[in-house]
Amino acid sequence: MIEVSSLTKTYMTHERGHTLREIAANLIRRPMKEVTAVKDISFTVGQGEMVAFLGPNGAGKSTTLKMLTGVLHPTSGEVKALGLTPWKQRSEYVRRIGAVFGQKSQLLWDIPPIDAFYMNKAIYGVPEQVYAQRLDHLTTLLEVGDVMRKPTRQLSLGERMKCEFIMAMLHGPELVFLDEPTIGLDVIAKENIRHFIKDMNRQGVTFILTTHDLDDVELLADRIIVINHGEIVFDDALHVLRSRVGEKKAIRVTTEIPLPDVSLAGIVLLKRIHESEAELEIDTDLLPLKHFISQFNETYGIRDMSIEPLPIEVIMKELYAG
Ligand SMILES: Nc1ncnc2c1ncn2[C@@H]1O[C@H](COP(=O)(O)OP(=O)(O)OP(=O)(O)O)[C@@H](O)[C@H]1O
Repeated sequence: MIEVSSLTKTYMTHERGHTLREIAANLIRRPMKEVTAVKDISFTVGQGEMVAFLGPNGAGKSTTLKMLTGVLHPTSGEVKALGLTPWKQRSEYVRRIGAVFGQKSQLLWDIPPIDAFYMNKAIYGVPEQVYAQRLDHLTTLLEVGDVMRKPTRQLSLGERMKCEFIMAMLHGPELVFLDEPTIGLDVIAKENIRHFIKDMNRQGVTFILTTHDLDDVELLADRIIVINHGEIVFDDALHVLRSRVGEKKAIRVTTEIPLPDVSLAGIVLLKRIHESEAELEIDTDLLPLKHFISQFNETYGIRDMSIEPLPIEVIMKELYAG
């Protein structure tokens, strides 16, 4: 469905001086600087996949997505998506893709979403009967019967996001790009949206998801691609990433006497909750659990303890730190 080969994007920016002398010199001549946002990345995405495209701020995610959606021309490299080159065959391509940006609206502020949907129907040339069927299906799934008849500006964020999804899906896209689709939503609205995305994915729609919300990743994505400093540093399933960090566990422990700053091989303090309670990362290859428990119990007296797999946040932090 998507084939990306050796994709690179370099931006030219003006270098800004910091000292008075440099700022004065910049008035006459502004030297240019090259920023390589995406460096020679390659990957493929199959039909029906749900891929999370992750990375820290400034990693190159938006730049890649802009090239995949055809908004931006690459400096070099190739993209074939749905058999087309996005930035060359843009009008044919946009008919077959959809996009939802959590921070940008495709609806029109002063008119009800239902009118904006109708406008999209006309733009995309969706036949009346197909439109009616799709609208009925989507509005039932997302439960927006009355909501879509109110002006968009009167909708809550959760209601508006549901309508954004309908807007993006009405023309029946095969490939959908999601950028922070659950940002700012409450837990129930997040659950509704995630449920909807899963449902559409089961019906064969391919999704590329960019998000900083790692719950979205855990609950939605089959595969994650991590980009850092413009390069792909991981491309596989989340459980593979988990297994790569070895036999690490997150342990929350409450002790009978205050815990000092623990410095034992195989233990990292993740979070101190109060003087007798902390979250620790234990590398059980270095410190087997039974040794940790007996040592801790003897020294501090364990009052309560829970053992969990390492949270995805910690794994991602380690990956981002290289
Ligand atoms: N139009 C531009 N001109 C110059 N540099 C740019 C431009 N757009 C992005 N960059 C730079 O390219 C790099 C990658 O930016 P990009 O927006 O792709 O990152 P990102 O992974 O989407 O980050 P975030 O999570 O913060 O949105 C950054 O160093 C950024 O400053």
